[in-house]
Amino acid sequence: MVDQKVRSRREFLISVSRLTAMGFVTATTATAAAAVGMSVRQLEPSEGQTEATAEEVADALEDAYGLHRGQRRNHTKGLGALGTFIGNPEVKEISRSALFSGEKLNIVARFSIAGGDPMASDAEKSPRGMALEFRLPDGSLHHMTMLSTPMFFAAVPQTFLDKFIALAINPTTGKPDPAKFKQFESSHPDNMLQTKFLQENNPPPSYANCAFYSIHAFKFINAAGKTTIAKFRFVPQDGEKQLSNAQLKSMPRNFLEQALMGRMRTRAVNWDMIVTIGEPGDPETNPTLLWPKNRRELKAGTLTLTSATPSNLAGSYQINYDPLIMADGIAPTDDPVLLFRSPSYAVSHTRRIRDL
Ligand code: HEM
Repeated sequence: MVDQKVRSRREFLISVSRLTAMGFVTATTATAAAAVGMSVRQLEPSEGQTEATAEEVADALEDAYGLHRGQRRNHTKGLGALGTFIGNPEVKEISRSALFSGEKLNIVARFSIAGGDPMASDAEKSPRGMALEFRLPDGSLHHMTMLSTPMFFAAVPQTFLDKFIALAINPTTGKPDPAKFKQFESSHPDNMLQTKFLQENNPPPSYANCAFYSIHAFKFINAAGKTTIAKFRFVPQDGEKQLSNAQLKSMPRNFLEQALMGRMRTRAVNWDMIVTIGEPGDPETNPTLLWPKNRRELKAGTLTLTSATPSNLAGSYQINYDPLIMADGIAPTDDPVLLFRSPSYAVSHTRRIRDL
């Protein structure tokens, strides 16, 4: 793990300096860095980190949100949905995955709000999640577990752990200590870009009006064994919408679940899957950094969801949406955050399935 962290840190610095040298430090990264009063170089992971473990992360989430037995330790509030996906065979150019055979595949989905509070308000200015389990004809599974922000708040797992340690509930006040969270923010600049995005982009009125991003880059591998680095996102055909601050104040606590279930009563809800192809020098292992906007994109398929079910009834309750469950044709990069998600979800899944 240590070697991997050192390698990804070095890769990050190389990526940034290459991008700078090539003259496109990057509208996205540079503008956002300037907006938070930092240089692109400062948006690297913090110094002096120790190694986070999956158990520590689960414990920290429990300390921040309380222990909710039998429930997910993160993205606790959510609902399940069922539907299908039809991939675009043109994507075979970059991936031999059966996702892009053109056949209709069954999907078990789960929508959620980030954080470990099962009673969270749907008006919270936090990320929304969409997790998809693709069921392939040969019995294999493929997972995509995405957020409504194009970037993450942690370049390394330690930032994730430190955030939830900083949000631990103080037993005397019953609330997190604001000074601790301020200290976390100032010592972890990798968290800045997502924070800024969330300040500037209010939550949607419905999951059906929300785009979801892979955030991580993945290796797409074609039949000839050629690897292409790509990211993907799901864009709602109903259009992306955001609530105003005034609307957020008056929305009922559980409007997201009601809006999706209500919308599906009239007709199915569709998202276009879009794949973005990376170019040499685009950051591959740091999920807090965006790529320049002018990258080639492919329409990779259509997701159609036809029914939504409250969390406690959904088939998705049992599923561990570990993003490293991938069928042949798409594989992980060395992104340390992507690789850490797998053990972290396993610990959370094991605790809830054992009713801990
Ligand atoms: C160090 C990084 C991360 C850690 C430690 C972490 C941890 C967790 C944990 C413990 C869960 C609950 C799993 C379960 O009980 O089944 C979870 C759920 C989830 N995470 Fe992460 N996460 C990380 C990064 C990310 C990123 C980068 C994304 C998006 C690209 C993401 C999206 C989600 C979503 C959508 C869910 C809900 C899945 C479901 O509905 O079951 N997470 N995360």
